[in-house]
Amino acid sequence: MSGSFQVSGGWMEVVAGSMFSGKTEELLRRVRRATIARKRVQVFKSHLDDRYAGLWNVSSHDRRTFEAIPVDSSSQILLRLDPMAQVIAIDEAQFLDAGIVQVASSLADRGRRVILAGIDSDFRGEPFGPMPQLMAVAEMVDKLHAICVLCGSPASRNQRLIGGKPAPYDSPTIMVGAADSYEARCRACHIVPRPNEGQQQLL
Ligand SMILES: Nc1ncnc2c1ncn2[C@@H]1O[C@H](COP(=O)(O)OP(=O)(O)O)[C@@H](O)[C@H]1O
Ligand SMILES: Cc1cn([C@H]2C[C@H](O)[C@@H](COP(=O)(O)O)O2)c(=O)[nH]c1=O
Ligand SMILES: [Zn+2]
Repeated sequence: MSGSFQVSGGWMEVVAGSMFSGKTEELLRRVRRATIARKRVQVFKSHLDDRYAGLWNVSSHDRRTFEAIPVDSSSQILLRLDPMAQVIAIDEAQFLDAGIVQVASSLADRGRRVILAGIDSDFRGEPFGPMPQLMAVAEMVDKLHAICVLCGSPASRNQRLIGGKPAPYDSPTIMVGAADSYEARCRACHIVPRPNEGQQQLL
């Protein structure tokens, strides 16, 4: 999946895409390969992600897990950093604050390989948190796709469903969940909530 480029020192890799597109699986694949290469690896994740295997593990939707340190801010990564770590992996990066861009960049500047995974757009189809900035400054960006549950095309969008209906525009941006409240859809099948949609109907 990743390119064969070689850089001296450190660099940043971003694995982006919709939910269920395989981002966590890819992050864990890269972590496993770094471990086989006898690199010292440290995995972090947003503390908001407490699905599947609890707070101290990263877990894919298929329940593949790896021990991870939950952080509630990007500065906590530096506080919890293993000074000997050569590879730093961060899952659910969309949940982190804007400081993650500087934190990841400084880790790469100091010779570390930094791998970040996160959804690049929210349920509205709009850019999510620090993901655009992370993708801009990374040496390598992989955009993964799930399968649209409606038509089988490659899915780049996330449909949030509440009570089986598309969530309104003013639904909170952050709502942790999985297949209970989200499904992968392609651009054509994604129902984009519009601002004030409900009010317009009342007028
Ligand atoms: N609509 C879907 N399209 C593709 N994979 C899906 C879909 N729904 C569930 N999956 C499962 O989710 C897995 C990806 O899980 P994961 O790596 O945790 O995704 P992500 O981190 O991108 O949300 C796939 O390997 C597949 O088994
Ligand atoms: C679209 C969207 C998603 N979320 C949440 C839902 C999940 O907890 C994560 C994404 O997890 P995954 O590893 O990519 O499956 O983000 C959200 O809070 N807001 C949204 O708009
Ligand atoms: Zn579709």
